[in-house]
Amino acid sequence: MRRILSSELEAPSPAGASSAASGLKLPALKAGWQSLKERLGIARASDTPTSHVRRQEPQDSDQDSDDDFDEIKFFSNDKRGAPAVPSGGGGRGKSSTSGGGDPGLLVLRSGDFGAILTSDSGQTTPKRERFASVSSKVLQMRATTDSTMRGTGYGMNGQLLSSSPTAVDAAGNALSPDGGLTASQSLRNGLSSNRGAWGDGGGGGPTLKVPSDTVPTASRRDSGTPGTSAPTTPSSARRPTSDAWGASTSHPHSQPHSVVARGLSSSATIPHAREPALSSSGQQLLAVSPVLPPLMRRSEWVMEDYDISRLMARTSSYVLQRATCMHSGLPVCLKTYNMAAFSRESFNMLRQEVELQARLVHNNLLKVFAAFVDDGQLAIVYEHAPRGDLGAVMERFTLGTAEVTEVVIRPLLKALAFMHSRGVCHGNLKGDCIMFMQDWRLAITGLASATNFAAASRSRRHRHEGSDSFSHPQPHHRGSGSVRSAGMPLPGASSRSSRSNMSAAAATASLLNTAPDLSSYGSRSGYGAEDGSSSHGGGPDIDYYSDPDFTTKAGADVAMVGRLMYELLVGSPPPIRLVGVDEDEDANDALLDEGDSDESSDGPGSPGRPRSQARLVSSPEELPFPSSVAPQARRFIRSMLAREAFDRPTASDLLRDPWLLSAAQTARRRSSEMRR
Ligand SMILES: Nc1ncnc2c1ncn2[C@@H]1O[C@H](COP(=O)(O)OP(=O)(O)OP(=O)(O)O)[C@@H](O)[C@H]1O
Repeated sequence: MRRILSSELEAPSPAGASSAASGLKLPALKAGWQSLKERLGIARASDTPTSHVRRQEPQDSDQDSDDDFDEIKFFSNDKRGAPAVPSGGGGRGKSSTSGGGDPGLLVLRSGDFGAILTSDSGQTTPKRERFASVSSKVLQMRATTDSTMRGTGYGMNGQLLSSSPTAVDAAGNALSPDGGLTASQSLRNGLSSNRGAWGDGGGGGPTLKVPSDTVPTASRRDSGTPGTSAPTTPSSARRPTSDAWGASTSHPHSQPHSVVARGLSSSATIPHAREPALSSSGQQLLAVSPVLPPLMRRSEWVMEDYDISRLMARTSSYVLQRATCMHSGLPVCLKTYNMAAFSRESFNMLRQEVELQARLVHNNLLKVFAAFVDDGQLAIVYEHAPRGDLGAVMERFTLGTAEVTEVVIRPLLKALAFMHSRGVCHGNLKGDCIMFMQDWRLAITGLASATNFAAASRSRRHRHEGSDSFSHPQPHHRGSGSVRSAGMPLPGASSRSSRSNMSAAAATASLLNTAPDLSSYGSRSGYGAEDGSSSHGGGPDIDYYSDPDFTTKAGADVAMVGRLMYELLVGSPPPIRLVGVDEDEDANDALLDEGDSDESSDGPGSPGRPRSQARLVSSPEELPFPSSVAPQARRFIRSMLAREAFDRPTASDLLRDPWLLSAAQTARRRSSEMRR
């Protein structure tokens, strides 16, 4: 894996030492971490910084300016790239009231710092906060195109939300102190119907909270003030702005929430799948999420719509950048590939991967908002995960059993149960595929190695019906763009060398015009989730487990969860070789053999020893655990690490495990006790 060039989290500061005792290595993140612990019911009263205390402080410090989603913030609180003083000068004072004498109006500009907090007296207090790269263009665009937005904010999906009257937004409108909404408010604003699109409704995350990085409640000037002129971006010149935000249902790619299917989207929501030809302007929408935030909806998708703020990773085939969607102001991750470097085969596989990830909609799966081609580049727009991946979190926090089960394992199992119910196996569940959102919602990604048995199942049904379209499963390709649809024929490949001799435009046109019609194995029959007929989370009523290949791969996913849980609680990987999981079994054996020859007498696979020194155990019953791991947790882990995939419980079984259920109940009870 390529390490991120710029970590998504801040570097530890010297002050971190004082927090070590509470398991926190980074005091700047303490607020967010404490919020999480409070939710889990494991925070001590003494180390829980309550939001009302913070709001009473007229000035903030570095510590409390960080990611506390109990506060209203306008945008990502990422300060790493932030200058000490906002560009243009002004610092805290810059984001101050203005706007024609309206004392409640705060005008923000790109690079501004500030967030509006309200003390109990109702006075607004600018906080030091960076407004990432939201440019004034975005803010102005909103002001111009939605004059009805007063009194509203934006929810997780860019949904317009009302607010409770304990804080004010930039225009002086009331917001709740924690950015959250009451149930009635969210219902009024359609949030509940939107949640219906989260597949099985799983996750159960705090969806009524509005994470700070997805709250672009940008300030607006009143219509008619100098700052309200229409945006002057090149793309805006091509698109009508008058109805860009308001009349979304009439938009070509907008869908009323009521028609958004649970789980996989309807193929009807992906009109591009039947539009293989490149548009005259060289753009094409390849995939769009059925839960695309309304503010992101538009008919043209171009690179110019993204304000790039940071390079996150660069490989020989793609560049990953953090960016801001200029339409919505929402932070995203943009992965761009050079189309000229694609073979037809790799392009088609990447396209399948993107289609799959866009259609698999679940609270614990990272959203692919859209994928499009523009100017010889294929761009995939991902939901941005501000807390980075599990590795980054582990580097900074010590996770106890409650955090491991509630923050990592349960959401992971929910995501897997959902995917498996749709016939999709992840295939590469590792720490760098496990991302965390601002509110600690887990979201898995990395479907490049996924296998889609739904497509195979459909092919088989066709074959039984007399179709000759079935072909045997193809070899499993790893790496980006290698999603395999089991039993689905791969399109013919063209050589990379011939591709590289073509111009980008010609290559793009060629690839798009010869791509398979993906709608033919889309959700209706292939994924089968849209009818909601399944007893499991609205998924298809297909017994994928009758396919031994599926059982093996789903079992491998479960084993990866077991391995991860062991590693999180014990500190080293379990010294056991897992059938169907360890890719390079010879290499793995060699590694473990090395450990076997270790003369140390610590006993087999002593916990805490590096894997290269661990002795291989032959059965999960022999796995060593430190005394800190409860017997029930050991049993739970061992069940996932059964040697044979067929002996492992399914993700759904594990979610019903009495120990996991009681752990959740305990967390909930403690959490509510603490909040009282
Ligand atoms: N949507 C995102 N939000 C925040 N960080 C991300 C996001 N996507 C990726 N990252 C970070 O960037 C790193 C590199 O991303 P990349 O997609 O190249 O990861 P990878 O897991 O190595 O890729 P691959 O899918 O090829 O295995 C990730 O490990 C993760 O920390």
